[in-house]
Amino acid sequence: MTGAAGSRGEAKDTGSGALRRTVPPARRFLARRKGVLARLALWSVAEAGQAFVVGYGVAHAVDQGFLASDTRRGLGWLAVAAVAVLLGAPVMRGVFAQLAGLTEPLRDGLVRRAVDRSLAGALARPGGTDRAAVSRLTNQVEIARDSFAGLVLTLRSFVFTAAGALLGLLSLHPALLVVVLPPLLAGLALFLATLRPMAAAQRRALAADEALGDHAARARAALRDLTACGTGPEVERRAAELVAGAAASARVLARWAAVRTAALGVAGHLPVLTLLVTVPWLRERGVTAGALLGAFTYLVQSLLPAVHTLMTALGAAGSRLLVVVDRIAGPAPQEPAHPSGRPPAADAVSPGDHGASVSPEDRGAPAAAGAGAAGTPRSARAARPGVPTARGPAAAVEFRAVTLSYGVRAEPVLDSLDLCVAPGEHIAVVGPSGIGKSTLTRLVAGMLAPSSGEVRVAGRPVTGGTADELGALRVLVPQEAYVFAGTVGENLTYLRPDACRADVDATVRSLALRPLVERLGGLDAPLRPDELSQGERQLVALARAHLSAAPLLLLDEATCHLDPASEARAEEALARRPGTLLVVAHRLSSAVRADRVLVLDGVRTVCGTHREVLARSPLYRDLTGHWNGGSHR
Ligand SMILES: Nc1ncnc2c1ncn2[C@@H]1O[C@H](COP(=O)(O)OP(=O)(O)OP(=O)(O)O)[C@@H](O)[C@H]1O
Repeated sequence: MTGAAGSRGEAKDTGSGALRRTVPPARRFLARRKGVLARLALWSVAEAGQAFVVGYGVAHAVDQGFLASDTRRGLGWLAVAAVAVLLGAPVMRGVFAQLAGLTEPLRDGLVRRAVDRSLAGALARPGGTDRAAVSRLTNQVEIARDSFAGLVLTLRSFVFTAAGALLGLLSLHPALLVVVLPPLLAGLALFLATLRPMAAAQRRALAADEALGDHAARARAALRDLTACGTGPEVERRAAELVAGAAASARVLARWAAVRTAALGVAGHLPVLTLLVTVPWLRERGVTAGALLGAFTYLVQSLLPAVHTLMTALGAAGSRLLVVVDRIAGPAPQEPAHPSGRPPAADAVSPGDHGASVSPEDRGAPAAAGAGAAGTPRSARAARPGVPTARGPAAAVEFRAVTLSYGVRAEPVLDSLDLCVAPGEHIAVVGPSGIGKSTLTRLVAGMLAPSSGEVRVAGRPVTGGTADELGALRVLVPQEAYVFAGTVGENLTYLRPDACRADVDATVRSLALRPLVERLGGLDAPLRPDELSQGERQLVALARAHLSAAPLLLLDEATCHLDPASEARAEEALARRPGTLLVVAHRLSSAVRADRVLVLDGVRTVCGTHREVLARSPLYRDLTGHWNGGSHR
């Protein structure tokens, strides 16, 4: 549900696509069970006969018995009607006995299908998890089975009971059909018109439910990281959005249910009213009192309950069945989307969301430098050779009056910050502990939304971007480097799985990783994370970022475990890489290497070259003194 367009597309798909996909296998399923269907039809004919006899008996009891002063005959006809009612129980028993022959094979087939799909998904996405599989296997299969049983019961009952009752009305007097049929058909037409939108609403409600479950599962799995990265509020906000989305789908569903209730009123109760109102007209046409009573009996005893159960069952169970069966047996569902378009915060803490391939056009960054209150860049290195650069003056990173508070009454960590980082620029962020450096990088990465103002990356607002969109724009390398149990090569190419060997070799060379790769047994050797030092893990994470296609790299103290020489080599390699580099500096040398230094100092933020900020920022002078024992280089 990514916005209105997505919803519309899905609704459309539900209306026709799901039906198109579901009908042929449903036909095949039923064609293989002709015996069960024939037995079910026989029991249903008995049900129709029963419906016919009840009204017929009442009408004749009145006309030929009580009104003709022949009480015995009247009682005889009533006894016939009573026997017909009593026979309803064994008839229903016979129907239920046949029903299992349809519902149980359906359940088995759906379970098989759900398991096959989950296994296929697991093979196609090793390491990925299909959290909706459990829901499909248990809850949704049971929903499908129950809905199917209800549907067969009521559809069949409606068709045969209505046939019996309408035949009965016709046999009593054709004028009765003239009175009863129009409201009945109008109500049924209104009801049929609600089927498609109701199915779409049902599908959206299911998707919202799955997205909420998926988010909860992801958040639970990432609790430690969420706490470490402080993205709990984002996760909460996302959960609130998903809950709101689920509530909105439920409200839409409820609205359609109201329309359906109106249809039930028209089809179910209007015929009784029209029959009452038209009694004089019917009498003029020779409809007897007994026939009128018989007609009421048909309406109240057979037709109205059948219409009622049909609408309830076909409405709820029918659309539910269509949606659930299509979900299990139709095309594989896409990753749950996000109603607001905001990325799941639980993903945001994982390094996995940073890397996505990006087209060369997107990687190309215009060379024009932006300007902002925090200063104009001194120099911006050339953008990637061969990549178009004349795409307008979009800054690589732009803060427009950005304020960020972690709580409603909390002091803002960043207050009306303006900043403009030019494409290709290398910028260092410095400041005392707790001043907001990580907060700033999380804002740029789109993992935090500003309390006010706007953050743009490559000219696009990052707040509300999807994980894929953000992954194509930037890579954030946090202090705690992630490596995983795959091969060394897989760890390096994680953010760009299609990287060719030459690119990987170039990255290995740039970051002087060859000795480490050889010690680990080469690119194809398995990497065991616990055998790497923290510094080595950081080197792997930095190489991964180097290889990625994203035009903006954000290093949040990502070199803190490296020795100064390795740090210098890594930073220089990343700075040489086409694109923009923003580094939360861990050492003075890191700041000196950058084109510009952003000194975060509460409200007195200063930005400029190393020499400029040395002259303008007492805090920076203090920091350099502290870092370098009084010398600033
Ligand atoms: N999730 C959060 N909820 C509430 N307050 C937070 C959260 N994350 C950070 N803060 C507060 O915001 C301020 C800035 O934190 P931030 O981590 O951005 O600082 P920093 O400059 O990166 O610090 P350090 O250099 O120690 O990593 C701190 O006062 C911190 O306590």
